[in-house]
Amino acid sequence: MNDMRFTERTVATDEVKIAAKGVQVYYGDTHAIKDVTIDIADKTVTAFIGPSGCGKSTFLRCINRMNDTIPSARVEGDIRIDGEDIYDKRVDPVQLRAKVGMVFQKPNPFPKSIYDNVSYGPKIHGLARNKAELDEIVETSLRRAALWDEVKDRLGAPGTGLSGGQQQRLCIARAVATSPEVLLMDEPCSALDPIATDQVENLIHELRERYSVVIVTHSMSQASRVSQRTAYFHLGEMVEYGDTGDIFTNPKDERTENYITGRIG
Ligand SMILES: Nc1ncnc2c1ncn2[C@@H]1O[C@H](COP(=O)(O)OP(=O)(O)OP(=O)(O)O)[C@@H](O)[C@H]1O
Repeated sequence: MNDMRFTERTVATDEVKIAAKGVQVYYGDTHAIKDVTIDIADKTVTAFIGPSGCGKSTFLRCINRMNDTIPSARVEGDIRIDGEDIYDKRVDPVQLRAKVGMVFQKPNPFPKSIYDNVSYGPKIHGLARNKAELDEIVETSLRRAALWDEVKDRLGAPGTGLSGGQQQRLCIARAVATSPEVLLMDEPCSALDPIATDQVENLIHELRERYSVVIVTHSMSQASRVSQRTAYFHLGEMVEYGDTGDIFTNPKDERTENYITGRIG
């Protein structure tokens, strides 16, 4: 673990963006998330780590109600973003997902042009009054995703024709185009080569200035590089949560220690 470069130990802000209390998730009879309570800070990168199948992705998907799309999934408990109950009946999940963007493991651009990939969300959410405003959102989003310079001369080309790393940054541009406040990333670098991974990790650093970023990662070195706070999940429970440097150098729970020292995984 010598290569770990810890990011700043303190969080940038203590302002709570996402407050989850007593969250349980069931897939039929499988109890996948067991009574998880966590406050996630604004303008901070929070990493979810833990062995395969411990529930990291399931819990991440609770934050933008993506589990609603899985018929066997049942979510209980309370999750609030800026104090608002996101499971309230009046909340439209489509609107919620514009506010809480998501980037997946495998880059999944639409089979459309680069421009259309980014403009689709703002269009359906009515965020631009005219073409000039839409152009501006597309440019700003591509700039925020550190992709603008590479694609500005071929915005009409298919998004699927970009390299894997560029496609992932396009997906990040698509996620930021709807002016989200939270970005959820589910192993966003696992399909990328080391250079593209480095670019996306650098980007995550920048994204933190504007958003609350929550990232699921299998890579402990990645968690230590990109996050300020880390939550360790084990068999559906959130066992330990704190500043990333503390979790990696001074874990309090034996299960966390066993995982980070490679005894379980
Ligand atoms: N769609 C689903 N239907 C039924 N069970 C599921 C579904 N998705 C996940 N599970 C189960 O819920 C538990 C948690 O899975 P989840 O994918 O959240 O874990 P994870 O920690 O993200 O795993 P990994 O690191 O392998 O991606 C596992 O037991 C898994 O089999």
